[in-house]
Amino acid sequence: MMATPNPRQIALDVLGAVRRRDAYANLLLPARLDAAGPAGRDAALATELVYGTLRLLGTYDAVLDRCLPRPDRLHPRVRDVLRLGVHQLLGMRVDPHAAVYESVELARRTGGAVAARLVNAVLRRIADRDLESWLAEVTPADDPVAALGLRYGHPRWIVAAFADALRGDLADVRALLQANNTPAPVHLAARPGRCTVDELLAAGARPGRWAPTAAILDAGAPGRIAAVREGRAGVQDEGSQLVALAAAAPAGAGWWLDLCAGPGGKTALLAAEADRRGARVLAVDLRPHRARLIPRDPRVTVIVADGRRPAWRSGRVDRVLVDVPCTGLGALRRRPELRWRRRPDDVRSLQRLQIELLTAALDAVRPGGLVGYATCSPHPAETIDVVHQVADRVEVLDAREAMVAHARAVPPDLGPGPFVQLWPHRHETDAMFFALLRRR
Ligand SMILES: C[S@@+](CC[C@H](N)C(=O)[O-])C[C@H]1O[C@@H](n2cnc3c(N)ncnc32)[C@H](O)[C@@H]1O
Repeated sequence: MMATPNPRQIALDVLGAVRRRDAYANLLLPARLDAAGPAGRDAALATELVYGTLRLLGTYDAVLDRCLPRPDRLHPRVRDVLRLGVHQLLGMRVDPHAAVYESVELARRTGGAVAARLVNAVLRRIADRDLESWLAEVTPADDPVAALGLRYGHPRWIVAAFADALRGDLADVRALLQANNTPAPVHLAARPGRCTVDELLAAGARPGRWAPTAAILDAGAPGRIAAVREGRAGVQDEGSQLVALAAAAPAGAGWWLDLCAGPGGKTALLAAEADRRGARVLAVDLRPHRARLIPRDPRVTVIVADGRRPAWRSGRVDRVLVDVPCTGLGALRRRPELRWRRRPDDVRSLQRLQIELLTAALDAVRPGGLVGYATCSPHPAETIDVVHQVADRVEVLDAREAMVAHARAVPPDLGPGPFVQLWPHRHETDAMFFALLRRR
């Protein structure tokens, strides 16, 4: 008889892969669960262990470092066992005896008797107090930004960037961090002319809130829906759908350029709008494997190219969408480990690339034509600071008008303009930023 897969062992393996080879938990865990076969409560336990531990990783490490004699000497795999144990003790309602016992057994299989003894001693010490008491111990005095980060499991520099974007309103930041820790349902986009939202509703989804193309799938794999399997609908956050639709409005016929197009979620919506207006789309991506994922469409020409070295004549296209590579800090709901993987240095190097790509987009568009600049990060260095770099070349339009023109319902609290910043805690979308610029 095959042994029943142990959810704690699966969680430990996934944490190890995330740490060692930068695996994405949201891709690896479902694959492991499918392959290993636990279902129901065991699958739910493995999922909570992985996502819950990854979200609060920095906080759990701070607690562990208080309890370890030599934190720097700890084997990384044993640290993972301890992190899972701390999450069961401080973040879940697992009986402390069971949490310690199961962790010690995991440690024994991972690192032998020495590891088991260490895990036993450390977790017993941690089990003596609750999360509030440990937070009080590890939180620096007079640093409300760090305190929010420790309570909701975000690095301090990221909380500071969110606070900047939210004008220093820490109650708002708290709501955002909580939303980032709330699992997001799968959002689907019905590709106009190929699928309707009604077809997705009939397959078990519910309507999206804002985009006329959106449906939300609360349970089950999207691949079980025929329209998704056939490429007539795609998995795409509703905020991304709003951005793609806003980038197409109001555009004329001629060529539209999608400068960072792979894997093509926005291209597919642009193509449908282009079809209505007799326009064509040139979809560009630097990476061949990303370009290959762009859905085939008679209106779309796909090329692999560096958007900064144009393969097209400058000043000719009617419209450009530049959905730049970014830190992804707007999608932390869907990628719990990303907050610990990103570094402040990433922001600086990505900002350089973002400015170059936005400049190339402006070179490509005809005078008077429009460029939509989008990022899935609300970090001001990747949003308004980038747009300010090209301020002398553009007239900044009110992006809220373009977004509202295509929305099924008008999203509230789009901010003072002229840019749009969507937020998980306000709109239940990823934190997409969108600016609409007219080349002078
Ligand atoms: C945020 S993703 C785009 C997502 C896409 N618009 C969608 O909706 O599916 C950014 C893309 O930019 C591409 N990229 C990075 N550097 C680039 C460059 N110099 N030129 C063109 N594409 C680039 C990446 O390969 C990545 O696919």
